Amino acid sequence: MVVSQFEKLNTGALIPTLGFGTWQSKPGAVERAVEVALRNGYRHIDTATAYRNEKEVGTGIKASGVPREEIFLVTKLSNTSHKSPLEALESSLKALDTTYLDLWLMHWPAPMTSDGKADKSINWIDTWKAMEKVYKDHPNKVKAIGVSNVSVEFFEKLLKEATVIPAVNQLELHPGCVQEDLVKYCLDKGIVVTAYSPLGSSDSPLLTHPVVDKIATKHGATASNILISLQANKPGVTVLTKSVTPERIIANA
Ligand SMILES: NC(=O)C1=CN([C@@H]2O[C@H](COP(=O)(O)OP(=O)(O)OC[C@H]3O[C@@H](n4cnc5c(N)ncnc54)[C@H](OP(=O)(O)O)[C@@H]3O)[C@@H](O)[C@H]2O)C=CC1
Ligand SMILES: O=C[C@H](O)[C@@H](O)[C@@H](O)[C@H](O)C(=O)O
Repeated sequence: MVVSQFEKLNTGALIPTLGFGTWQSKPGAVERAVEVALRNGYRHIDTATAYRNEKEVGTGIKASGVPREEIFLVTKLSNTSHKSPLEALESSLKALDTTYLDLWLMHWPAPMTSDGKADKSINWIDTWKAMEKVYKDHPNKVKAIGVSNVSVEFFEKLLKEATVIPAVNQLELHPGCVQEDLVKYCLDKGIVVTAYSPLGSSDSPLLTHPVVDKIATKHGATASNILISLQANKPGVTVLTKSVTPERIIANA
């Protein structure tokens, strides 16, 4: 079964609504997780340089046997690479063992130094301009560019200077973090939203919330399906679910 529900990006490309997350999925486990996800219908894979697992995600993609062109692959520019985006992109492509990304995101509008401090010597809007240049110069390497963790206030600044409107804003969305104004703002501008941490992130705290449990019982569904569907069924929104446990990966889809 291929899970086939999509949103259309401002580039015209389709992004599968259901995405598979890999934050905190360790080398040794993430290969199998990505393979299981792809073998069970997921066609959208999300990683990041900061997750330190791009190589293993690439291995999982190969192991699945699913052709690269059937997969929507996303990775992210790390906070410590704002000064050298092209170099960072090349490094991600090499690690993932692919010639192109379907979507390349700025992970946070927050340049940092390698010792974890804010890097005041560069403005994230200039990083965006550098990503725009990479996208325009290398259309064969990057099919779309976007952002993550960008607020309305930050968008107002970005859109005054951008020549490419971000295709996606990836942000935290679940019943404990609804961000309705930001979602509406993005959708009004034609920017697709990708919801992250739909179960409340690490250790999935929302799965045991009594209201979620009540809704799940009423509909004869699981709590995870309720929480993932809550995001997936919003127009203009896609959702990332993460697990390294095969049964959960399959059930979540
Ligand atoms: N752009 C950004 O800044 C961010 C992006 N993201 C992306 O979004 C993805 C999803 O968000 P994430 O924060 O990982 O959190 P999620 O809300 O997806 O929750 C993941 C947790 O839920 C557990 N889990 C998953 N499915 C089930 C299930 N059916 N039953 C019980 N437990 C379950 C997982 O355990 P286990 O794996 O052990 O099965 C893990 O502990 C990330 O992996 C990443 O790709 C996330 C955070 C920030
Ligand atoms: O994508 C995942 C998240 O952005 C994660 O990388 C951050 O939340 C990080 O743990 C932090 O402390 O800033």
